[in-house]
Amino acid sequence: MAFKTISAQLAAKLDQELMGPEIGFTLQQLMELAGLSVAQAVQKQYPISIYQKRQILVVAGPGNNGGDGLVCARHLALFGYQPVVYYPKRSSKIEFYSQLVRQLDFFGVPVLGSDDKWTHYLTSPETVCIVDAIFGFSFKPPMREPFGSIVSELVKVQNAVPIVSVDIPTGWDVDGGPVAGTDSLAPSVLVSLTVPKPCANKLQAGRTTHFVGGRFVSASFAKKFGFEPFPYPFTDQVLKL
Ligand SMILES: NC(=O)C1=CN([C@@H]2O[C@H](COP(=O)(O)OP(=O)(O)OC[C@H]3O[C@@H](n4cnc5c(N)ncnc54)[C@H](OP(=O)(O)O)[C@@H]3O)[C@@H](O)[C@H]2O)[C@@H](O)CC1
Ligand SMILES: [K+]
Repeated sequence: MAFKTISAQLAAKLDQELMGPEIGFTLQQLMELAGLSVAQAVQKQYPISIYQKRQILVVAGPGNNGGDGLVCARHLALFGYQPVVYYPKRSSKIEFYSQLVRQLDFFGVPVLGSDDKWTHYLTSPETVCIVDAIFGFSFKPPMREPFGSIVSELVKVQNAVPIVSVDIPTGWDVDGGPVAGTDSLAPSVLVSLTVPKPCANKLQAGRTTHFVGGRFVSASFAKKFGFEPFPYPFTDQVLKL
C-alpha cells in the first residue's frame, strides 16, 4: 500500500501539538498506545499458534523509543509471550521510565542491564523475534557506544532472527534511510508510529513488512499535517501498509 510520509521535523511538530495545551495528550498516554500497537504488530506477525515460540528479546534505548519498548514488553507478556528486556542505559532523567521498569518486574519480565548476558537471547532457538526499540526519530549519527556494538550484534543475526523496529530502524537517518558506511539494520518488520517518516521509503519491499501504529490522531489532524487518516480496521491498533 502506497503511503505518505512526513519529515522528521514535521513529525516533531506533530508531537508538540499532540502534547500541547489544545489537545493535551501526555507522553505517557502516547507511549502506552504506541507500545501497545507494536505488541499487536508482533502478535499479528508472529502468532504463538503458528510459531510455537514465545521468547522475545526487546532491546530498549535511553529515550522514548526505548520507553515504547518497555510498554511493548509489558503487553507482550500479557498476550502470553515471554519477553526479556535488555535496557543497557537507563536514563534516570525521566521518572516515568523507572515506573515502566517496576511494572515489568511486577509482571515477571526480566530486565537485563549492561553486565548481563543478553546476547544469549539473540541466538536462542526459543527467540521468535527481537524488538528494536533503541532509537527513533531523535537519532543523530554517529552512533555512540554501547549502541554501536549492540546494533552490530543485531545486524549479525538479522537473517536468522527477525527484527521488529519501532518507528525507525535504529541507526537509519530518519529522512534519508540507511547511513552509508555503517552496518545497517534490515528489519523484517517496521512499525511506523503516528505516520511513516521518509526513511520508510527505503525499506526493502520483499523483506520488510510495514505497519503504521500509534492510533491517536483524528482525520482532520492528519489532513492538517498533510497525510490521509489511516483506515485502521475495527479496533485494531495497527494497519499493514
Ligand atoms: N512523540 C510521539 O508522537 C511519540 C513518540 N514516541 C517515541 O519517541 C521516539 C522519539 O523519542 P526521543 O525524542 O526520546 O528520541 P529517541 O529516538 O528515543 O532517542 C533519544 C535518545 O537517544 C540518544 N541518542 C541520539 N543519538 C545518539 C547516538 N548517535 N548515539 C547514542 N545515543 C544517541 C539521545 O541521547 P542524548 O543525545 O540526549 O545524550 C537520547 O537519549 C519516537 O521515535 C517514538 O518511538 C512514542 O513514545 C509515542 C508517540
Ligand atoms: K527503533
